Amino acid sequence: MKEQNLKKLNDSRAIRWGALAIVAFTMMAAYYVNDVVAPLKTMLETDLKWDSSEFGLFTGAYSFLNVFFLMLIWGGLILDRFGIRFTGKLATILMVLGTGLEYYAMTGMADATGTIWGYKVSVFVASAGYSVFGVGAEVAGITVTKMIAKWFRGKEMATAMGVQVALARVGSQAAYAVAIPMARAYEITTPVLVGLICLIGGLIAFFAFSVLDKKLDRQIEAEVDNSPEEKFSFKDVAKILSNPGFWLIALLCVLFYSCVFPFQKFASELMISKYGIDESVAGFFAGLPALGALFLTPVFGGMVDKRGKAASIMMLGAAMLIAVHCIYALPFITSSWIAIVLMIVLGIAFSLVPSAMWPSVAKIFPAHQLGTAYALIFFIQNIGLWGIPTLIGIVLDKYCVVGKANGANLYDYTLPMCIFTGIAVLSLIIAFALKVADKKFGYKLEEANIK
Ligand SMILES: N[C@@H](Cc1c[nH]cn1)C(=O)NCC(=O)O
Repeated sequence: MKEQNLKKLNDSRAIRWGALAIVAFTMMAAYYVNDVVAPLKTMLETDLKWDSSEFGLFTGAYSFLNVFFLMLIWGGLILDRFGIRFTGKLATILMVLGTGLEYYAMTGMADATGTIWGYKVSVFVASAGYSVFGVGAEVAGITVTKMIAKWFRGKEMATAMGVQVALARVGSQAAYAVAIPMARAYEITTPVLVGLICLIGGLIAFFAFSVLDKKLDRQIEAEVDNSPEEKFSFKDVAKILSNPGFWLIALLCVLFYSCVFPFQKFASELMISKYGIDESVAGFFAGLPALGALFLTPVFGGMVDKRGKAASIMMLGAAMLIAVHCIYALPFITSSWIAIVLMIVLGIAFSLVPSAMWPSVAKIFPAHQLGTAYALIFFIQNIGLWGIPTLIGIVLDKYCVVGKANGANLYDYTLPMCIFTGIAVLSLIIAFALKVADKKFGYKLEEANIK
């Protein structure tokens, strides 16, 4: 009895938010590294001779091991079996090793002449490194969600999750904004080197967090990671897979995110080639959705909490995506202002859908199935994050080359943007089906969380 009255580490507001700041730094570094190569697409073509298919292969490699070797599923199991500290350190080490390999391939192997399975050695090894990084980044993502649940349960849990995602978006926006200017000022690989250094900082930060977490475990004695809540279990997998709500959310997640993250990877080049935006700021505009989401996700999250309408909001976000991609596809609209406004609208959609989607998962599934449900949804999402950039890269090389300038191909982005529009249409259909299912199965997605 006396033990329970003792103040625990996470009872101190300063310490629990300090702990969050430490792991959020690690995730910020992860999001930076995830996005930092994308704005360099044209430079990769001129300096390292990577064509669009190779860029697509590299971009999709983030998800390759997660999809084909089920790494997200194993990551979920390891997280439940060995806990936050072990899994977080392992995930961060994988991110550092993967990024180190990627950096080495882009610098040390840039001039290598051989091929592996038909791909340039530098492309293949950099993709392998990015794939290892992707395993670490995705597993770190689910680990941090679980960390927040442990440290903030019964406290400001939703706010903490929102703040962590917002800080991660700072990493993304920084990557888009600095990549080209930094690569021009130093070397093409300098932005990756900076990411590697930040990740090493993130690894040290996670070790520091582990000291706090161990202390908290000693205080609460019962190991939170062993509680039946949040456990990954194969029995739950069957139950989740038989829930129509799971398939609708997972499909919406893969379709929606396939129109945002892979699109952003090609967006810097689109801004430069179609809209004539200066190279030094094209990355900044391509990263605008991340910047918008930084401010808007907590605002929309609050709205969903107070007013509900999550299913309708997901439909609205999907409809906005269709409009954005459709206008980008129109060959006769080439105004840079329109391109920038569309990026801002995309940022609003990018804030609307996640702020309605992630709390909806918590409404559809009971607490003890949540960890498993999130891991499965991320697994399905990764299929799109692998397949769509790979497809767009091949389409660009095969059907969209319209000329050459300064050693790089010039592309007509009409067809890729039509593909993104088609995926966005599918996402609206699924969002509508989710709204229908909500009425039929009583998920209460349209109801407010705070009554
Ligand atoms: N599973 C992640 C995928 C991702 C892509 N870039 C960074 N992470 C995810 O969906 N995260 C949620 C988000 O909105 O960032």
